[in-house]
Amino acid sequence: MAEAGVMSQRGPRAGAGTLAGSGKSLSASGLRKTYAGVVAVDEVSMEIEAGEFVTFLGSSGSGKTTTLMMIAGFVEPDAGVIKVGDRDVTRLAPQKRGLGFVFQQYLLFPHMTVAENIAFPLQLRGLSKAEIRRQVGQVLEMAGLTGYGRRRPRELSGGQQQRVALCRALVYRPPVILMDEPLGALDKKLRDQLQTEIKNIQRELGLTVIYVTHDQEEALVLSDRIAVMRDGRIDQFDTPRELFERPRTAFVADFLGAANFLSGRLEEHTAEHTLVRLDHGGILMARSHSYAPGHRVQAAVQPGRVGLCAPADGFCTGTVETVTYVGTLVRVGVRPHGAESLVRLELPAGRAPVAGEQVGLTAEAGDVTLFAEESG
Ligand SMILES: Nc1ncnc2c1ncn2[C@@H]1O[C@H](COP(=O)(O)OP(=O)(O)OP(=O)(O)O)[C@@H](O)[C@H]1O
Repeated sequence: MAEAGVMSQRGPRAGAGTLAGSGKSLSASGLRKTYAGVVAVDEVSMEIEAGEFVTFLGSSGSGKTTTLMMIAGFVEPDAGVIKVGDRDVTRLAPQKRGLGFVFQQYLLFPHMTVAENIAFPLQLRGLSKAEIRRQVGQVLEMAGLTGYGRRRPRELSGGQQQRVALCRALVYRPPVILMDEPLGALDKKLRDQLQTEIKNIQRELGLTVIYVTHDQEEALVLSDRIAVMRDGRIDQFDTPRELFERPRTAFVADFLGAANFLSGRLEEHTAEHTLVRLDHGGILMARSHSYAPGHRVQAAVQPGRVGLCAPADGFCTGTVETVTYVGTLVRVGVRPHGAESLVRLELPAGRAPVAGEQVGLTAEAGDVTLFAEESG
């Protein structure tokens, strides 16, 4: 049976109403963990609302998994407090926190059928056989797996196994579900499809989800808010839009959208914006900032926010060096005259210039964020 769109093509899900709104808030304050004197997580604090989808995003070793494992109860923090709703769970064993988990490895029991795997957490809780059958049927239907209950995990595709793992986490209605790179082992097409399905289930049931990934695109698709982590700390915890439009550090600007950074010196402030004299020539208008005139700055602007214009009309003039078609988009690299590195643009394919062309570059002041040169 083809997996594509199994859940999205369906009508309202049976029994979704009985599970709806099961999410609870979660808070962490001052979380810290060191391993043999090396700080893995430091000063991590956050308030997550009931029904929110929050992602920890960061590169390898930034402390995402350690933070999630402290919330789960598998790693003991050196300091800090974790609350689920109003309840302090910091010193509780994992199984007493009532949280659900979905990890990259499916961790299904190979000798049990799909239905038995999903029933397992309910059996631990002592539900009657009839009630277990009913609830297992309900989540199987929700995950588009009706008819698969008697199979064993090895008779399923990777995507189906990951759905079973999701069912097993959902079935006992945990107030918060923790997911650590659950789609990391799947190919891109399946990952995209399951992202949509996870998001749909989360929204429909009002679940609180904390999700770990190093893939910024996945984080942007799924999350209400993203905590961008670096060196064990949260650089910024905000909505995807705020992270894009108001990155607080150069690291966030770069991590989210591979920003262009142009160095220069702050020239002057006006009431609404700030003028920057770029090192390679030209004046760029940025949103207003408090740095003093003369201050060295890096101006960050996302590739999708740089436009083309006639050579003399932009904040600088340059030569088109690279033009790469990516579906309906074209990625263009322009080398400003006198500059060492390229400015990257993303344009609709119909507006592609040709290599060698002389162009001007434009950007709205509101899309240009300044950082003091030493930051990031
Ligand atoms: N059990 C452990 N013993 C010693 N050091 C550890 C242990 N677990 C994690 N660390 C260290 O703590 C830091 C944070 O690791 P963590 O696994 O939380 O990062 P991460 O952001 O989840 O990375 P990845 O994406 O690679 O999983 C790393 O420097 C790591 O080497």
